[in-house]
Amino acid sequence: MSAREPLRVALLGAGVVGGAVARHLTQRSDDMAARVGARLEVVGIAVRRAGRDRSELGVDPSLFTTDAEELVTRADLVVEVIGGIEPARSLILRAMEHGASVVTANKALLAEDGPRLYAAAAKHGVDLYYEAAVAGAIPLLRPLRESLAGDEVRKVLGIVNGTTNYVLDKMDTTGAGFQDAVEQAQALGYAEADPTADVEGFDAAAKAAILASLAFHTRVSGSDVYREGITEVSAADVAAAREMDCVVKLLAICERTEGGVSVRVHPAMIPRSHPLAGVREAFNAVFVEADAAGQLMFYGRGAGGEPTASAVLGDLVAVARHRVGGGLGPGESSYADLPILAMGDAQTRYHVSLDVADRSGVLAKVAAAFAAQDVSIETVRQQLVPADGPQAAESDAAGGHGAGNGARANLIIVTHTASDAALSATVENLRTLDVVRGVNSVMRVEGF
Ligand SMILES: NC(=O)c1ccc[n+]([C@@H]2O[C@H](COP(=O)([O-])OP(=O)(O)OC[C@H]3O[C@@H](n4cnc5c(N)ncnc54)[C@H](O)[C@@H]3O)[C@@H](O)[C@H]2O)c1
Ligand SMILES: N[C@@H](CCO)C(=O)O
Ligand code: NA
Repeated sequence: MSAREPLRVALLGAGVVGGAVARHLTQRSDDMAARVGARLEVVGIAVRRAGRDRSELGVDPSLFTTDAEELVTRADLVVEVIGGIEPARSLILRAMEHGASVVTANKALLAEDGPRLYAAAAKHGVDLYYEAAVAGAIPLLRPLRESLAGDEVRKVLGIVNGTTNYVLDKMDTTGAGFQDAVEQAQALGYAEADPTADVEGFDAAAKAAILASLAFHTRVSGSDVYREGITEVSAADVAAAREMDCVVKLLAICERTEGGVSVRVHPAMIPRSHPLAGVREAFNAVFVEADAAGQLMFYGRGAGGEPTASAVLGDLVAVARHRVGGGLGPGESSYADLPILAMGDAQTRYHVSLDVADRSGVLAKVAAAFAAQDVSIETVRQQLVPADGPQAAESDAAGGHGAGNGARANLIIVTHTASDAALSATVENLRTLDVVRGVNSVMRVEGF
């Protein structure tokens, strides 16, 4: 054990993540002291409600306080695991003003106001670490901020939200309903306090913004990210993917192209043979492609109290070591200042399933709609639909028009890569064709 003065640690929040952090800090304090070179003394744990029984955490009950504002003024190191924008932001800024280094898991705040936090950290000469904010336990931000700082990152592609991966996995493998699967993810501690942030893609978009900022040395905020969640993914989409030997995953895709930086989050079909297709339950996986390094893959638990606590504690040890040995970790790097491209400029591929009349000339009209936008078709597959088949009923209900009640077919088209603008214009045109009774599903295709 070190003879150095203990470092005072304030913990803000004792929920899923904060509870696990508190337990580890208490139970493993000797190891932490040996690794840091000073004891980490928890001087307070800010909670919203006093008086609740928290005996399962095994910490001294007198440490709990509802006065977080006061607590952050008497700490060397502050761990913020409250979540949300306020009061987390004000507390972090106040902590820095009082000279504390900060560890946070708060991707929502970093994606909304990261530059302000970085500026405050630089002004007050303190650290700001947030490995837990993206992909939970997986060491990903430190590799981007430090290990790859000498390389040129071209692409970051992955599954960064555990809740939605859990839901899509259950829908694919057990046929579970959407709501049931969300509730299971909540019970397991993966989901955000409001799971809308997960299922609507806001959580993944915030993480994509953080990843793109670090990868491309450019400020990218959550609102710069094109975002679609999984609430519109239907059983028909999952089934269509299965027929293609694909699975549906919510992907975060950050790319550096000649024109700038493209950052998007949306569901996509990927082949079952792709390594991301094997990412099950709440696991996360991220590919990074860099000029000199080539392809790197990061895989592990992206959510849950214990895995997230691992990343928080790793950061806490790092910033504590800086206090003992001097120096600071990396600050913001946004010198490249690349333009952020619109979604229409993104290069992607589509899988389109159409309900069409089964008569001569249909294929030619459909193909012409693709050609009009200069979108090249890779494959076309036709399946006859029985006149009273369930899909017939579905697309009639969806307002299919003009093609009458004659013989019908499903036309499944997969395109080559084109701009997202050309692809969505093509789908809009298809909807107006008299030979098209309805559009069953449209989904982007990645990873071939
Ligand atoms: N759960 C995960 O898997 C996970 C993974 C990575 C990152 N995160 C992030 O970690 C943070 C915490 O997530 P969580 O899952 O532990 O959430 P949680 O809802 O379980 O815990 C948050 C706690 O903060 C408390 N709180 C709220 N306002 C407070 C205030 N003003 N003062 C004191 N306490 C207050 C709440 O009562 C709650 O107990 C969030 O930023 C989240 O995005 C969570
Ligand atoms: N709600 C998030 C927690 C991890 O950041 C998820 O499901 O991935
Ligand atoms: Na991480």
